[in-house]
Amino acid sequence: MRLGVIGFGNMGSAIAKGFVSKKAMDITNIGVFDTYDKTRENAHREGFSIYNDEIELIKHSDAVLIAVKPIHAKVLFEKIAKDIEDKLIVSIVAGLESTTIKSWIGCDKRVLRIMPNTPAIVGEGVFALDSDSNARDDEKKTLESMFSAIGLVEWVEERLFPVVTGLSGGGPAYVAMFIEALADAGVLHGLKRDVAIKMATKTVLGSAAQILETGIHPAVLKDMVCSPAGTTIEGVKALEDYSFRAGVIEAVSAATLKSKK
Ligand SMILES: NC(=O)C1=CN([C@@H]2O[C@H](COP(=O)(O)OP(=O)(O)OC[C@H]3O[C@@H](n4cnc5c(N)ncnc54)[C@H](O)[C@@H]3O)[C@@H](O)[C@H]2O)C=CC1
Ligand SMILES: O=C(O)[C@@H]1CCC=N1
Repeated sequence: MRLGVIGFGNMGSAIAKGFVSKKAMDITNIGVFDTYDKTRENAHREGFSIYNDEIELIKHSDAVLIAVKPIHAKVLFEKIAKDIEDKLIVSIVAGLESTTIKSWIGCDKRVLRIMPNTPAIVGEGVFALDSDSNARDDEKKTLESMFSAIGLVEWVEERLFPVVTGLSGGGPAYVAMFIEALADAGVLHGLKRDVAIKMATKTVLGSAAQILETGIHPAVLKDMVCSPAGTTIEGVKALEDYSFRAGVIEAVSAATLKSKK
């Protein structure tokens, strides 16, 4: 599959670079168009095929990944509508439903929504693929295999895309804040900043790997760490006092609501 990427910012480039580094795609099969000259130049330097407009890129693609901000989507879709022909549209635009996209480009067009996240760039992404999509079976199979090479793929009904956006789409931001806060606490008590960040990051990575690889419930890991009358249960109580879990649930809910709007 030749993939055209429109919008080579944080997320579009993370996916494309992830595909290349995990050998899910040959770089020669990925075309890029971005309105920002510097971004196109950088992509060219990295070895991607650059196009100077959307239409040329679409002509040379089998599927087109739309990775612009929601505010730029309508103008873009209306501009490319007549040139899409039988190409598959893959949209990662948050909060933008397939029916809306089709109202701009034509209801006969094939659209597959995907909600990705930034760890795609290191092959550790999470991707919700729309199980209600009218993409062809062979296209669904190809995309599933490509995205599986750079992370976890789950087929999810489109009605659940808002919560996926709030949970895994935005999740890296919450996790990054948690890591930063752990590191700040380390610095507060005397650790060097770089050591504190490394230890905090590896603690998150290691805990996640332990849960994934052993299959234990997160609550079991928490209980394993909390010795009776020990140190960790004091920290857990402090987190409960500060409504840590309620705060996280509120965060995902707020992002989910915004995605619905
Ligand atoms: N950043 C993230 O973690 C995630 C982002 N998304 C979605 O991905 C999309 C892109 O987000 P980011 O990469 O963060 O934004 P970004 O601002 O980093 O990248 C967007 C890129 O699109 C370019 N652009 C704008 N209008 C264009 C047009 N008409 N034609 C070609 N290029 C154009 C910009 O120059 C920019 O390089 C958004 O719709 C967002 O909802 C989804 C999941 C996660
Ligand atoms: O904040 C946003 O709107 C996008 C969607 C998910 C992550 N970033």
